[in-house]
Amino acid sequence: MDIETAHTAVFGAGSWGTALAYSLAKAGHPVTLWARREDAAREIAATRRNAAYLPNAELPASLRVTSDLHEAASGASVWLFAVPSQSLRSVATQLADRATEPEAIVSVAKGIENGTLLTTSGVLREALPLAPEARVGVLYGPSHAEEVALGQPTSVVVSIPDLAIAEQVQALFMTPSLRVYTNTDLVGVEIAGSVKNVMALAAGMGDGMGLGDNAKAALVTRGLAEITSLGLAMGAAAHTFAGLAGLGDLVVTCFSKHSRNRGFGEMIGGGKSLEEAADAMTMVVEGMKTTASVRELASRYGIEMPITEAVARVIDGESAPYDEVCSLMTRDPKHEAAHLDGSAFA
Ligand SMILES: NC(=O)c1ccc[n+]([C@@H]2O[C@H](COP(=O)([O-])OP(=O)(O)OC[C@H]3O[C@@H](n4cnc5c(N)ncnc54)[C@H](O)[C@@H]3O)[C@@H](O)[C@H]2O)c1
Ligand SMILES: O=P(O)(O)OC[C@H](O)CO
Repeated sequence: MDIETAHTAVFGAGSWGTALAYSLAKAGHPVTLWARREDAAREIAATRRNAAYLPNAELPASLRVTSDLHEAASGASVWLFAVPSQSLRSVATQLADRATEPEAIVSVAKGIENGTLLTTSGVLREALPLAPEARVGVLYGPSHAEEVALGQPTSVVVSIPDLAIAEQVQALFMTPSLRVYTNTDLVGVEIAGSVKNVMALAAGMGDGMGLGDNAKAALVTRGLAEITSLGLAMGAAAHTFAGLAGLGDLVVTCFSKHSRNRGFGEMIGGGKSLEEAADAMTMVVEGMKTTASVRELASRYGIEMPITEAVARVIDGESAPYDEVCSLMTRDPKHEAAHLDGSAFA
C-alpha cells in the first residue's frame, strides 16, 4: 500500500466515522465517507459539516461523501467500518463480492454481536468470506470523536493479524495529534474495547447516584479484572489489558463527559427510565446490547463477572442500580484475584 495515495472508504457517517474521515482528509489522504441516508450524504457534502453527529469539524473539500456503498468502496485500499456493531453484518454483507479488493479491512465499532457472540472482526470475517483473514482487524483505544476532531492528542491501537498490514494502517492514520500503536493480540484488543462499554454504563450509573471517586476507582479496577479474566479465558494476552485498548479505553469511557455509555448510565442512575434515557440519546450506546453478549460469554467460559451481571439486571429491568451497588458491596469477602495468571477471577 502506498501510504501517500492510499484511498480509504469510511462506512458510517456518525460521529466516529466522520472524525476519522476528517482526520485522514486533513492529513491529505483520499477519503470517501459513506452515509446510509442520501439526504444526510447530500447535506454533509454541501455544507462540509456533519451537523447531526460532529458539528464542529469543517470537512476538507477533498473529502468525498456518498450514500452509494459501492461507489464509496470503489478503488479503496482500506475499508473502515464505523457503524454500530449490531448493524455491522448487514452493511458488510452488501460488499461481500468485492472483499478481495481492499488491502486492509478495519472495524472501529466496539461491541459483541448478539446471538453469535462474535467480536466485530469476527463478524467481518463471516460477512466477507472472500477477504483474507490476515487483513481483517480493528482500530481501538481511548478516542472520543469530539476530541479527535479538535486535534486534541489521542493515542489508539491497530490490531490486524498481518503485522505488515497493521503497520501500513498505523502509518496511514498517524498525524501529529493522532498517535497509532500496533498490537498483535486481536482478541484481547477487541474484548477490552467492547466490554469497557458495559463498565461505562456502570460508571455512569454511579455518577447518577452520586457515589463518588472511591467507588469509581473501585469500579475501574474491578471492571478491568473482569475484562481481563474474560479476555484471558478467550486466549488474549495479559499485557493488552494494561494498554490503550484496555486500561486506556476503560478510563476515558468511565470518566469522560463525551462518553455515550457513561452518559446513558448516568441518566439511569439519576432515576430516568430506560425509555426516557433512550429517547434522550441520538448516538449509539453500544453497551446496551453488548452487555447481554458479555454475560453469555462469561457463562460460556465459566468466568464470574459480577459487575456485568449487575448491569445486565438493571438493563433487563430486574433490579434498580442502588440495589445492585448494595449487592456488589456485600458479596462474600474475597482475595484480590490473581487473574493475571489466567486463573478464574472470583
Ligand atoms: N463516537 C466515538 O467517539 C467513538 C470512538 C471510538 C469508537 N466508537 C465506536 O464506533 C461505532 C460508531 O459509533 P458512533 O459514535 O460513530 O455512533 P453514532 O451514533 O454517532 O453514529 C452511528 C452511525 O451509524 C449509522 N447507522 C446506524 N444504524 C445503521 C445501520 N443499520 N446501517 C447502517 N448505518 C447505520 C447512523 O446513521 C450513524 O451515521 C460504535 O461501535 C462506537 O462504539 C465511537
Ligand atoms: O465512551 P463512549 O461510550 O462514548 O465510547 C466511545 C469510545 O469507545 C471511547 O473510546
